[in-house]
Amino acid sequence: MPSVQIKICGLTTREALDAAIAARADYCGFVFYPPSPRTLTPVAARDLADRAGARIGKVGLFVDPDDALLAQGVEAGSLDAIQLHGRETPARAAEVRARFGLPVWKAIPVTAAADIERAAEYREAADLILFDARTPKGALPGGMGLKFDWSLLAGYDSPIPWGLAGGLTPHNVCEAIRATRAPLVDTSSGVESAPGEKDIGKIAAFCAAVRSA
Ligand SMILES: O=C(O)c1ccccc1NCC(=O)[C@H](O)[C@H](O)COP(=O)(O)O
Repeated sequence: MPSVQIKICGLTTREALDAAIAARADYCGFVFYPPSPRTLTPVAARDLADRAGARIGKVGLFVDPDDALLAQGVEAGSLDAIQLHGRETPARAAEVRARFGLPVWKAIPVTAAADIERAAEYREAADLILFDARTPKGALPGGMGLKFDWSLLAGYDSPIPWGLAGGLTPHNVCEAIRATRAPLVDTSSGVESAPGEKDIGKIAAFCAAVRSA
């Protein structure tokens, strides 16, 4: 089985970025969503992106963004991919991909099997589907540490690359990979000591756990 790719989302400090790179994570996530405790200013994003260089893929996370916010994030974060984590339609995802010339990752909130089937609507519009737990109304649409029923993805045959997110931690990520055969795993609050505060030891432990799976 090819190695599982790793994304550490919601990095806000140089220390956390260095830890993700040292642990050989494939991607880091920069959040451009002001209500989030992990949101970055353009200045902070540029600092992290300059430090990262090409040592890790840089994915910008947006929630129903307009083109101006996307342009600002793409430039400041030197992004390699755009993650859409809101209610963006397939048409909007395709438009973003065409306008910015970057791969688009579309997050799909999951509570039931029908949500997994809905991902096929994005097969022409997105480059990767990220299945994440659906969060309660009024809460952030991600980064809440919530899991969904991984058995919904057992035997899943995706038309395009995909990944698993939602409540993954150093302790449960092996079980999640075994249950879903996910080719990519994404974590944020599972490697934090408090909302928005990444824990360097947990980042290393998460990456080690994925490699042992
Ligand atoms: O991290 C945030 O604050 C956030 C805000 C709005 C939309 C998405 C957000 N995060 C998404 C992620 O970090 C991950 O892709 C995913 O949801 C996993 O989060 P977690 O359950 O905390 O591991």
